[in-house]
Amino acid sequence: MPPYIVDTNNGTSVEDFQIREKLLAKLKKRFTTYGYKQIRTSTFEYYDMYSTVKGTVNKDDMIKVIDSSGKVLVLRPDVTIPITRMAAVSKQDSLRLFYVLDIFRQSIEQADTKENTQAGIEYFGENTSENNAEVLMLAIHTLKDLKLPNFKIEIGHAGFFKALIAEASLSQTEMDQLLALIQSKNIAEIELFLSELSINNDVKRAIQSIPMLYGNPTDVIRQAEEIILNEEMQLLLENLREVYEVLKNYGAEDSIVFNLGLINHMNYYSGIIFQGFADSVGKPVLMGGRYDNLGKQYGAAVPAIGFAFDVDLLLHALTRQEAFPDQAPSADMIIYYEKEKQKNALTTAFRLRSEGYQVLTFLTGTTNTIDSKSAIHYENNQNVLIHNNEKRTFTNFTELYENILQFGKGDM
Ligand SMILES: N[C@@H](Cc1c[nH]c[nH+]1)C(=O)O
Repeated sequence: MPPYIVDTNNGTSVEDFQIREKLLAKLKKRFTTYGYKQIRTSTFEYYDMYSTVKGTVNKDDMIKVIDSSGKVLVLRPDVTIPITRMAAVSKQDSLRLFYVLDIFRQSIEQADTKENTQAGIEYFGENTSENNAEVLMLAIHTLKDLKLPNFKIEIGHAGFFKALIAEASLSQTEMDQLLALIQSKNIAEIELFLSELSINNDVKRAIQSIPMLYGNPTDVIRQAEEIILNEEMQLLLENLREVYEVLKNYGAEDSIVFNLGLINHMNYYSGIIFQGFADSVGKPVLMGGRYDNLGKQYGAAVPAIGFAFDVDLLLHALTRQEAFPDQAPSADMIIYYEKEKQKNALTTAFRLRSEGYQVLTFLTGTTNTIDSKSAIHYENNQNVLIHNNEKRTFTNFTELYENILQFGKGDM
């Protein structure tokens, strides 16, 4: 029998879902503290939105669907693009938006991964070092919340490399080849590749040193100054230095490294770009950058910067490192009751649930494997509340609730 559900995601068990929800709650809470508001975009989008603009998702990677009128749609392959279109159409600036949405892409390298959840933010605002640093700080703050040991944000610049390459006047194919070599930091191959091109030696030397421009920001800036070939490169390096200065004022310098060989797969980026890495995951758990020109393709210049976490990778990192904290018991309270006390027990359950407690009820004697922080027993001759091995008897709901609140001052 053919499979009817294409389940490309691992981690679809009930337990995994609970961990995932907790992770998402943390991310959302942090995004909110920086002034972001949640939105969603449509799952189905017109193929034209992607096929007619430059610098979007690779056409072959999109998953296409035909609607009943024969129009070609795609399943949302990216969130930044539709949100930018919305911002461009509404001509709003200073917008801070966040999302938790699935994106659908299929590449040859990862044919069996089609569906991925992203938790991301987009900030429509001017290209200033303060704005850029604030967004980077949000990424760092969120990673700190998750207590992922040894995480790092690598910061680069989409324009720095372009400004350098512009000196070499390469064909598109040569450019793509070179980008791939730089991305894999394949120094010997880069040398070989460049030796076959007729370009000036200073340019060659500069391109060759790009993969080495990695590490402590101050050192990288110093080394990068030595290969500057034009004003544009000088200016962009200065921008990066300024962002670093603001990040230092946040006290975040330990979480960042500079990587001027950094290349992000989306080519709408126009300025600072970055990726987040955690121990034990080979791929970046977050990617982002500034994309000031994307809005123009939808009718309005809306400078913007943003990033997205790959939620599935984050979960993988958290479970691999057992870094996911507070795996709480499955319920706050369990009420066990004798049949004669069913009415008391069930009304108590109703009132406690109305107060927001997570409550389960069982007839006394029922086998139960679920943990809880406290237990309430409605026995024939008495009612007992048990919390951390401490017992309190009670006669009515008011008394019970007072005891719960007292215990609650401790840890409930
Ligand atoms: N949409 C980008 C991430 C991003 C959000 N904002 C800017 N960049 C991606 O899928 O990699």
